[in-house]
Amino acid sequence: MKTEDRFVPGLEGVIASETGISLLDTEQEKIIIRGYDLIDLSTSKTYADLIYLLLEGTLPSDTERQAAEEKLKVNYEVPAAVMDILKLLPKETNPMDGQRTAISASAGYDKGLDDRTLEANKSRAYDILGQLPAITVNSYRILHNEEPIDPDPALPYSANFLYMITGKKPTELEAEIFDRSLLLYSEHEMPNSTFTSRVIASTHSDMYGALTGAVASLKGNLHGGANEAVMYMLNAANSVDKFEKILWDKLKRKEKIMGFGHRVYMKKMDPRALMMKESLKHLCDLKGDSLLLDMCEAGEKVMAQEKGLYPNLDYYAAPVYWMLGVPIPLYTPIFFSSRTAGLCAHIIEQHVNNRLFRPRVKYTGERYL
Ligand SMILES: CC(=O)SCCNC(=O)CCNC(=O)[C@H](O)C(C)(C)COP(=O)(O)OP(=O)(O)OC[C@H]1O[C@@H](n2cnc3c(N)ncnc32)[C@H](O)[C@@H]1OP(=O)(O)O
Ligand SMILES: O=C([O-])CC(=O)C(=O)O
Repeated sequence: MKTEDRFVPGLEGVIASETGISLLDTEQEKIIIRGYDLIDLSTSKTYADLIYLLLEGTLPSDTERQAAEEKLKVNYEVPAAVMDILKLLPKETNPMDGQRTAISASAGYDKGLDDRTLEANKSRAYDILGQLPAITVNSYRILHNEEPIDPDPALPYSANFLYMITGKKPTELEAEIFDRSLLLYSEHEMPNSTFTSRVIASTHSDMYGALTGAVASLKGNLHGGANEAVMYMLNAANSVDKFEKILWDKLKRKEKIMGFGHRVYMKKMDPRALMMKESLKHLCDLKGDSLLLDMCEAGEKVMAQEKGLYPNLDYYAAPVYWMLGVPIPLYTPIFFSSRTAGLCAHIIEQHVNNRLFRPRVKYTGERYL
């Protein structure tokens, strides 16, 4: 077969890597993470457990989880100079770009940057994950002329993250729902951002560079950026009738509706979205206001009838974050922060078992020879 005959636009269905990290098993409708079903894990484990599972390969004992949380906490502090760089950025800077800049700048503070051994990479992953709540929240705060907020090490990792976002100590239920969202976002096989990070890592480039590329990938609204777009749409509607009309009008104009469709879950709802929908129900019941849930369910019906398309995780994560008091421009940076656990596992795996990514092209230009 000639190289150009093997061209698959968007690499749809192409196997790009061997991995022991995760698989979307479309036949059994399971998201398998290191042998476990992500949805089962989301009902019994925490995001800290997932960090451990992704980086160490097994589920932690209680002592191991506590030790992992400690490793994250000792790295809560971000170098002051990195924060100073964020202060120099124009206030119009998107928080994803702030996050990308901070991760990129952090490379210079890693004294062992050239050490890509398994142990050095794992330790680096805990360092970066530890710093991410402060990087994420404070890049947003600095760009909004707010003073940076300090982490509270007395709180568990995700409760502290939510505390830093809202400035209020979360209730147990709020912390649990936020933790579950991080867990569900933590890893998802080979999306564009993971592929990007593996391509970069395959040149023996470092973890910061690979993550920097992945933030840029995740920012786009065909990927992580969709969660923010969903919330802007829900807010613009603010009623079931208007939301339906917005969707119909967009469909008439042949526009894509953010939060629907998926390269892998084509004819089924993303199982993670179902879990987030449960969380939304909880929050709506608690508040005694079901408007967001009613709008989302009406949107689901319109899209199933008109396009045969179903929600992805971003569709239900957006209203959940809204009800938890998270500012919309932080939705995608939060997605990236949680995904960093999976991304680091992929970067490490790529470094351990590497083959340079270097595909070929189907040439459509002229030939003057
Ligand atoms: C957590 C995540 O990152 S999940 C992804 C988040 N992104 C979004 O929600 C953005 C909206 N969704 C989309 O753009 C797409 O569904 C993607 C990019 C996620 C996957 O799409 P692809 O596999 O590339 O499929 P593609 O974009 O080619 O769509 C196939 C068909 O379905 C339609 N379609 C797919 N998604 C949508 C949508 N959200 N709204 C309307 N139509 C859609 C396309 O217009 C196309 O129709 P056509 O064949 O009549 O032209
Ligand atoms: O798998 C994908 O292509 C996108 C996605 O849902 C994710 O990254 O969580």
